[in-house]
Amino acid sequence: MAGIRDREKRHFPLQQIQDVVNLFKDQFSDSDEPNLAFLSIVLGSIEHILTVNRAVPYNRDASKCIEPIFPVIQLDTIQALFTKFVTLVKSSVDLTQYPGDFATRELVKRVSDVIWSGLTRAYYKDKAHLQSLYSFLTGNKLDCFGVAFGVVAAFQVLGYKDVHLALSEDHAWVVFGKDLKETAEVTWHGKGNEDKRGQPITVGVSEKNWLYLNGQPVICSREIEVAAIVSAINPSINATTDSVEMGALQQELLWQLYDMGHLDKYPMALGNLGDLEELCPTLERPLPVQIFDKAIESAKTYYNEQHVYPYTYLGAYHCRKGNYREALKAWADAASVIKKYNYTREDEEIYKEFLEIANDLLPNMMKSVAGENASRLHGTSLLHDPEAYANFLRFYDGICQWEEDSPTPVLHITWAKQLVFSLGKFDPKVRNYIDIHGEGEEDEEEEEEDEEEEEEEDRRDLERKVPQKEVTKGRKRKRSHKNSENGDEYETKDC
Ligand SMILES: CC1(C)CN=C(N2CCN(c3ncnc4sc(CCF)cc34)CC2)S1
Repeated sequence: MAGIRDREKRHFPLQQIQDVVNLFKDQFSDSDEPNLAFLSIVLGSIEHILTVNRAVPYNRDASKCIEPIFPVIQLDTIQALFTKFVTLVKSSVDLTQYPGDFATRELVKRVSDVIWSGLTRAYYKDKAHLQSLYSFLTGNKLDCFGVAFGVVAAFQVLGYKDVHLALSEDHAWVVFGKDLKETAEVTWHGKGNEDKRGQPITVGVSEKNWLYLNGQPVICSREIEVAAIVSAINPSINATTDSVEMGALQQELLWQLYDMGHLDKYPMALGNLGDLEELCPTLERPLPVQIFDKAIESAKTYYNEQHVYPYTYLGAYHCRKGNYREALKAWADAASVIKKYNYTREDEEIYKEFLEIANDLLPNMMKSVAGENASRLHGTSLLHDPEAYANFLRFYDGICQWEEDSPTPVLHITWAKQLVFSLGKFDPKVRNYIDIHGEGEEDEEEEEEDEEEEEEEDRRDLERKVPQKEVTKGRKRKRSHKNSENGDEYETKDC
């Protein structure tokens, strides 16, 4: 791994967004890999000045905060931090003990331990701005994504080309070895879960498991790893204010990566770009809906329709715009993905997503539509629209199917109450216009015969194996159990 060369140095000092955009463009300009640690430190230092330590005078009337001009980033600041990272990594790993071009599981665990031991004992891991190596090197703090990224950046420093980031919609790990066949946990996930660092992610773990996207995570190249740190930029200054400069930089860098094709296999980065374009449209660029549709197409093309977020990005957008039919369709499509999974205790993030849609966004949407007299009188309201009603039912059917066979229940009384509230808003006549059949459904009689035959066959099969034993009918649902893991009591950001 080369250090910082003239190719990087000539862009300094960085004084404006375009300088950073040019620096990133240069990183992809020749056969060398982009320097992950260097880029993460640059983005983290800019983010720190524009969001965390805004040494900018507020005028008396705080509502008109003076947006700082872009901070000047000096080369020696970046160089010192990069050297610190390289020294930490190279001094902690004796590579003579790990011959061969490919990483081994022992070495992956060792490098994960090096990053892990560089973290302060206990800190609020859910905080913003803990995703970059700038945070790691100046504050010894990283969120769970940051730890996984740090491991990959460390392996690049050690000269390995096979260790790459794997990203699901709420977790991160690494792939390595010949043909990237091996996987390993390198960070923690969620709150109060024992970390599984060093363990492989087997089919048994990832099958029908949303946290691992049923074996369809984003497997990053070096370019997609750069897209991940750009997507992880957090422009927020506080709960209500974003840095305009930081948001603009993120948007510019995402378009640059988009133009180079490095977002084609990264639906969440496309979703992030769509949200930024809604806030601040770029002339002659695709509209947010077109970008969200590209994210959906990407998930269909590369990830076998196992990703949920492309649809929830689109649904949230349409809901904000008051396009309620389109929001309902997107949410029904999201539920048609989640229904393929079994809900488990580490899936809180996606549970919260569907909870908000079903128990907050949908009821409020129905309320506001019910209040629209004009469309109701003309029968053009969504409440008379069979397509909308069909999507409404498909949404809830997906959630019910998600709960089926799951070890942890999804639904509770609030879900039922909100369902009744929303369902009751539809005009009763709308039921006459929809045909409720699942795909490839047999007619009732045929289906019952098949079921009886299957049950008879199961009984005969079981009696052959275990004579005279009572066969329990149907499925017993185990109540959820939250094994109270010991381990650090700390806030963690899900990842
Ligand atoms: C539709 C939404 C609720 C809006 N924002 C969403 N996200 C914001 C950005 N997110 C992301 N954006 C880019 N890359 C990644 S990798 C990852 C798992 C931890 F490493 C999360 C994530 C997570 C999802 S989903």
